[in-house]
Amino acid sequence: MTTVSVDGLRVSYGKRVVFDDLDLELGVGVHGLLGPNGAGKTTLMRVLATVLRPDQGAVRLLGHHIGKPSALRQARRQLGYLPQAFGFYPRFTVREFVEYFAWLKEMPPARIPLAVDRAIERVGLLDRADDRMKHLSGGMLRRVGIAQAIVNDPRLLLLDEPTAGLDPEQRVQFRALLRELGLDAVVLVSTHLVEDVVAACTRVNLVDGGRLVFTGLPDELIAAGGDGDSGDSPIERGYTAVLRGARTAPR
Ligand SMILES: Nc1ncnc2c1ncn2[C@@H]1O[C@H](COP(=O)(O)OP(=O)(O)OP(=O)(O)O)[C@@H](O)[C@H]1O
Repeated sequence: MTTVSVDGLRVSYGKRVVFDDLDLELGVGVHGLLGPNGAGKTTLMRVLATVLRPDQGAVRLLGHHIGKPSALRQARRQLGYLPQAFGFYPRFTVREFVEYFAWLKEMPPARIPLAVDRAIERVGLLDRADDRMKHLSGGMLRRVGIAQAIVNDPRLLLLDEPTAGLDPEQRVQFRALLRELGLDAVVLVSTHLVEDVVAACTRVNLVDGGRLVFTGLPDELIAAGGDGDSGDSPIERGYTAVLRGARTAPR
């Protein structure tokens, strides 16, 4: 079932048009979002997270047309978003920070304490729950960011480069968490690590120059590559081949 659909999306920053007529459909599962620097991944995430208003196009999230204020509020309650960079009050503890987001997402107050501890546990930081944010390492901060995104058991989870800064052990654990979350939610994960896609994604989308140039199974992206394509792994070669094809094809 399609739970996120984007139709005729146009987004620009001043004169810079990032997307012009983009269509995208996502169902339950983990969807990788790949693309070179500047391709528009963060821009797309921000539109789906309802923090950036598109110039044109219909965005439907979990059955809600987000053009209407009441639908927007409904959608936001069921949304989790890890931005590429997020600010925080340095004196907040990990628990206070995640709790704060639970309140912002209008969770029922009685559910909050348990949900906060469970989210912190899922990112492996329960032993640091009472530490202040300013005392955490970069990778730990990223994990707290993931915890705030999942605290409300979102039906739509948007993670912008969640594995950036995670050590290999944490990355492996995080991929397992992603697979678990993708069983009953729509999860969109932008990453530059194509191994993340192979290990954790049910589908993959590749954007380039504001266009969706590939959507399919990770195996299909792998199959697009050949020995002559550059890359250190089969999926990197597929990635390179698709980009090359998209850039040489007439628009
Ligand atoms: N606030 C902004 N004002 C003007 N231009 C912007 C702004 N944010 C992004 N852009 C431009 O929009 C385009 C898409 O940027 P975006 O951050 O969405 O790309 P990305 O795929 O996430 O890149 P990266 O992989 O480097 O994170 C780029 O050309 C970028 O320079």
